[in-house]
Amino acid sequence: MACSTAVNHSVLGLQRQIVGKRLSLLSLPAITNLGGIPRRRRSCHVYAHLQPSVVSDDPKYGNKQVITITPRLYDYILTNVREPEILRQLREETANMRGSQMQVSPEQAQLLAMLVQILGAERCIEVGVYTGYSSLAIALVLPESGYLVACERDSKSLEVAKRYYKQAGVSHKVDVKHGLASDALKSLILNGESGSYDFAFVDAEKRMNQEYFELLLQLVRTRGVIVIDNVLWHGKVADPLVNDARTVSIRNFNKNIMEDKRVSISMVPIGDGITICRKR
Ligand SMILES: C[S@@+](CC[C@H](N)C(=O)[O-])C[C@H]1O[C@@H](n2cnc3c(N)ncnc32)[C@H](O)[C@@H]1O
Repeated sequence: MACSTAVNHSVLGLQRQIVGKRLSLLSLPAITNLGGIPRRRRSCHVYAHLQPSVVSDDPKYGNKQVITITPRLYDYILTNVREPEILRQLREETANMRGSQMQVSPEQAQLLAMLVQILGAERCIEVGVYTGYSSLAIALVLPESGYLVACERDSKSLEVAKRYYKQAGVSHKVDVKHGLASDALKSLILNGESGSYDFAFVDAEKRMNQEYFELLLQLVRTRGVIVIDNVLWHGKVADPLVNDARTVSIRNFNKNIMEDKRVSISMVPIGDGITICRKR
């Protein structure tokens, strides 16, 4: 991270994200060069000499140049994210909480909000709210008539989320479902709401992704969109030597989605990787 660069964001909070889960994937080649420096001791000056580099210039890929997002470049990207003040406050408050690395990054939240707006979405679902950063980003761009079902099992993080919905003046648009997300989705289906949602974002228990996806595919209308987070899982999905349950499950999910003719797909290397699925 270029420490001296002026950024619109809390440098402290973002540095935590930058050396943490969210950026680690995209700067993986850089991180592997760090020669065993413990994660907590890696600071921006460690990365300062690193330049965005071509990670794939093999002729078999048509000599395409795919850059690595170094901390300096990521810092630049963040200066170009229009993060609403209320989201900045929520991010900074969450930075001191347990699990803060789970929060989507500002540029991811901006992309989610953009998708919602492009779709003209009115009815949305989020699976995995935590303290509400991504759900608030969505709720902020929904029209007054818009509606977001927000599923989360942890009451403590929901308290923070609800406080921010209120502060942002969007509480009336958010229907919080406290409990297991799959139960909430099943009851929406039982309630006759299949095919009535425009947009869904999945960011909860990764081993449940296939189940969430199947339920959401029922709930989302034709040409509706489902976005799944963490599909690159810090790069572990591409490493055949990593075979823990979560990695294997995400890898299998990615394979299934790739072959699933019910949706068109686009895997996007932003944050920890998302896949955007459009129901056919
Ligand atoms: C990665 S975090 C979500 C981050 C959130 N999207 C944000 O940007 O702040 C995952 C959340 O999913 C919740 N979760 C995990 N399994 C769940 C389940 N089965 N049902 C409901 N929530 C669940 C966790 O409690 C956690 O808060």
